[in-house]
Amino acid sequence: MDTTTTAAATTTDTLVSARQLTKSFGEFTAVAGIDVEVRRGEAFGFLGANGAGKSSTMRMIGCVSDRSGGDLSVLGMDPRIDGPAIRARLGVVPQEDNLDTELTVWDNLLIYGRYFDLPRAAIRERAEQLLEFAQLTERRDDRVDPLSGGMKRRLTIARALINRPELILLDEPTTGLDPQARHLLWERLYQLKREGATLVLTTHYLDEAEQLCDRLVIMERGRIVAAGSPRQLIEEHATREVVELRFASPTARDTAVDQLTELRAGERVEALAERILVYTDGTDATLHHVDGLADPPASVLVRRSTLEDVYLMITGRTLDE
Ligand SMILES: Nc1ncnc2c1ncn2[C@@H]1O[C@H](COP(=O)(O)OP(=O)(O)OP(=O)(O)O)[C@@H](O)[C@H]1O
Repeated sequence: MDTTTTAAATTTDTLVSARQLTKSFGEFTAVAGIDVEVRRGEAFGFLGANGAGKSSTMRMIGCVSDRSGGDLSVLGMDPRIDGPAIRARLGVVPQEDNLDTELTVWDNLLIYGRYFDLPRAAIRERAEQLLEFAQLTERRDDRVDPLSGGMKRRLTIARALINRPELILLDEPTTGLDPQARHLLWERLYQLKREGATLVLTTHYLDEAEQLCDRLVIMERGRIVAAGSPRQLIEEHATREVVELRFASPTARDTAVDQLTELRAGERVEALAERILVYTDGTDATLHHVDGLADPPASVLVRRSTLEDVYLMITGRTLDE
């Protein structure tokens, strides 16, 4: 099924362009002059902790919040001047589902379609397709209220596609869902990608960013602190592999941190609450040092670096801290 046919082509392949984009609330600067460019057909992510400024940025791109400074162009237009025209071509999935829970699944789709001034027959045809896309055909006549969190989320996404948007904005699409529901939702987002949709999403899940995003920026306190594809970020900021060690006691862990640092057992030794990470480009040599520890670890795991490591390297924190 084609869920993403565009309503109208824009003249450029840059769908979002921000230069020194800023958002202030009184004295407080939530977005502190960021530069981003989203290209047609890619999945672009804003990754960061709560309060990093991701939603504020999304709201400016979605034309529901005016910028305080800088330049912003969405679908080749300025949100300040052409907000309604841009919004008509966007699909917006807000952080909180805002479905009409008293209505049925089907009516939620139909009523939303009417906001876009689409002919009724076209809305019905589109709604049928989207029910299937959201795997909710069998729940079509059920009220939304008792649906699971994952189903509500899929319906919110389906609804956002009713106008065949050129650009889909998803603010934390899987927050609060259980692992199975998250995976099902990722499947739906992959499908949109395969069909050529342009996605902009925010997330504080590193695995989500790594799985879904072609390119992403890491935000910290309103600024972009790193940008690139997941692979580029890992190559640039982390080592090839990581040796993860767990210890029976905090004392054993602390002693090991000192010893491994002293021995230069890797490029970097990072002590977390319940594990040690040794970043290394020479795993064999690192493991040799681990073997020589006075108090051996309870477990040793060698793995490839991930975005979690990049985040830790850059910010000095894990995202769940
Ligand atoms: N309307 C507002 N008035 C005042 N401060 C705000 C407002 N909206 C957001 N902020 C502040 O701006 C900062 C960035 O918020 P924002 O929602 O953009 O972050 P976020 O990265 O999306 O985090 P979250 O995942 O919590 O939404 C936060 O410190 C927040 O308290």
